Amino acid sequence: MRSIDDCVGVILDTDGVITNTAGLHAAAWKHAIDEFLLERAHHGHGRFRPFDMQADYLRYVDGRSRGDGVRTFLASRSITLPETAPPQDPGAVTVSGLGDRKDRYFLQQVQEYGVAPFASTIAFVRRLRERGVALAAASASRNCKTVLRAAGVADLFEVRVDGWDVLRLGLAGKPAPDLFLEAARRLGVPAQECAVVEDATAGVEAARRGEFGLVVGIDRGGWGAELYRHGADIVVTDLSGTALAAAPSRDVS
Ligand SMILES: O=P(O)(O)OC[C@H]1O[C@@H](O)[C@H](O)[C@@H](O)[C@@H]1O
Repeated sequence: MRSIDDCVGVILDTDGVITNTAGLHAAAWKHAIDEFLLERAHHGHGRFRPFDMQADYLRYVDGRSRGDGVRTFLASRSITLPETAPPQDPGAVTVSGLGDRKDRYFLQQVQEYGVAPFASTIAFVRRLRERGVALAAASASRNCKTVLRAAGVADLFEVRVDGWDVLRLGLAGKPAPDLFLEAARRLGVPAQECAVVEDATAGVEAARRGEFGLVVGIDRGGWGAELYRHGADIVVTDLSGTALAAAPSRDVS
């Protein structure tokens, strides 16, 4: 399938594709992780090297579930933490504790700044709806429903698969294709007849591994080459008609 016009279903990632929330996630990660790294440095565990909101976020955290984000980032710094606090040390910093801390900061920001949908994505979704294309919102985030509602766009998608489904159904996180395959299953459309739209390398890779008909990467900050490298068929800066019409496909890039 070479074009979005040939798709029977379209599955859109949420943060960074439907809503302008990737930056809020990145800021919350930085807040929580830098606090932790500073505490470690104060206790003599190496020097403080802050979380980089661009490089660290895109490489280790973007698109992954909360726990996988914590673990992947910590592994990049050769740090291991217990998953949960051992009985003899109830105050220990843990993977789940760090994730919870980040979540509190994220929700504070959502409350403070609100959530904006990308106008070009919403126009794109409305065009597809008029054509009868089946639409799903997919996200590794447990806050997906809250975010879609806060942006006022929850009703545009007949299916939502999110971080709660990942936990409930025991799905493997991105870059495994499970989340998107579950979305296609709920839409009742074979993966080969669906497009996936993603801004994260882990998400693009997940769609490629799931053998989806078309993998569209959204590059909002200069990481287009990485999206192609992880398997995007086309990369666009947004979902406006002009960007899609002008997008070079992987074969010609
Ligand atoms: O912690 P949550 O809200 O369940 O989200 C998990 C992940 O969801 C993804 O959509 C974001 O790209 C990540 O930054 C985030 O960490």
